[in-house]
Amino acid sequence: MRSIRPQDARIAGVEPLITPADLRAEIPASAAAITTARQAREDIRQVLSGEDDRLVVITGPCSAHDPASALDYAERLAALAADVADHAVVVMRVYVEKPRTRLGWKGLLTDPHLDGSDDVNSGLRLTRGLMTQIAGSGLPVACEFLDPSVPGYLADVVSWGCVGARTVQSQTHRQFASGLPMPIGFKNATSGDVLDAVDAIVAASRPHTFPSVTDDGRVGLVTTTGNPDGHVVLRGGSAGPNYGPIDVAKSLRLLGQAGLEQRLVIDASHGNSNKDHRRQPLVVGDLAGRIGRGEEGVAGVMLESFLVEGNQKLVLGRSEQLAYGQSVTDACVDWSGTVRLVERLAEAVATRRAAFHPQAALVG
Ligand SMILES: O=C[C@H](O)[C@H](O)COP(=O)(O)O
Ligand SMILES: C=C(OP(=O)(O)O)C(=O)O
Repeated sequence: MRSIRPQDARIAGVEPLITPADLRAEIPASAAAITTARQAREDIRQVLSGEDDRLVVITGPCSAHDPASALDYAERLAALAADVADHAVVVMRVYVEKPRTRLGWKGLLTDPHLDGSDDVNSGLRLTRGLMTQIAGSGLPVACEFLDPSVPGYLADVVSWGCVGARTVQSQTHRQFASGLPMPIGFKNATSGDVLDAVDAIVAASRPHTFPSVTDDGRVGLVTTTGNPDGHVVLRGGSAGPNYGPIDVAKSLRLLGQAGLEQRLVIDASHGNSNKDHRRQPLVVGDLAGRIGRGEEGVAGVMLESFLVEGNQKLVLGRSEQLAYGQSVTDACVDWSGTVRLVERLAEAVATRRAAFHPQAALVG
């Protein structure tokens, strides 16, 4: 019998993984994709700093489980984004890594065949193909970065990144965020604690040195310069929603006390809608009214949206039974609802501009 090394007692197997450099060579980003990613990062930065009075709107499925429906959504969203471009910087959620509360399908990148086979090499190819195509069409891409070795495969085409509620306290995530080239939203913790996100922004804004995987798939000691574009994403939590004016003011105060820009993004889904997609329009309606009346501090809004409303249960290995364009993770608003919500947010910016910056409203 082959002897097992003591450190491998619970390792069932190790397979080769494509390197970031090889994946980029295999699926290169077009010049258009790189330009889209860069331009949108800059637009988002300017909205976050208040130099640009538009709203960032991050919308798309809870998880992109099927490239065809994600591309269908992207094509519709690109047209909507162009319609509202004077008032909103629209970015598509192309979420391929799903953090689970306990267990569940972990996203297209990990399990692209939706059958539990966890063919990560194919997942990376599918994901990069999808993201390069969407960014190449002119629509900026957003995603959550979950596994610390993944950003190297995708970061060149991503305009907005997120560290989620389940990892916001993680030093590992704060460290890699400090070296990413795009603005990073840090969600409040699932408990509702916003200080965790503020701590993460401060930590990620500084340089760090840490072991990591290099572009050619080796290990290396990476030193970052710090990411100055971290910001809070309020997503509600176990204590309830936190999109209301009192919670927002409290969070802005925390940011001010830490010497940070007092502007943030609000996620209309998750704990802010108690994971009930039918509540997202209520959240957006409330925010739009407040933005139109000149409430300060809200720089962006996130929606969970897909082609068909609600969600459906994924049975691993039975993906042929899935309805087209409906979420297999959290419930989403449907496409027509999405159009209404994005337009409502754009109108709120127009109302605010007309009331508080009438000269800009004439130009816009
Ligand atoms: O956004 C998606 C989910 O809320 C997150 O991945 C957690 O999902 P779960 O609680 O169903 O595991
Ligand atoms: C997992 C997500 O969010 P959160 O970290 O807020 O639960 C998400 O946005 O897909």
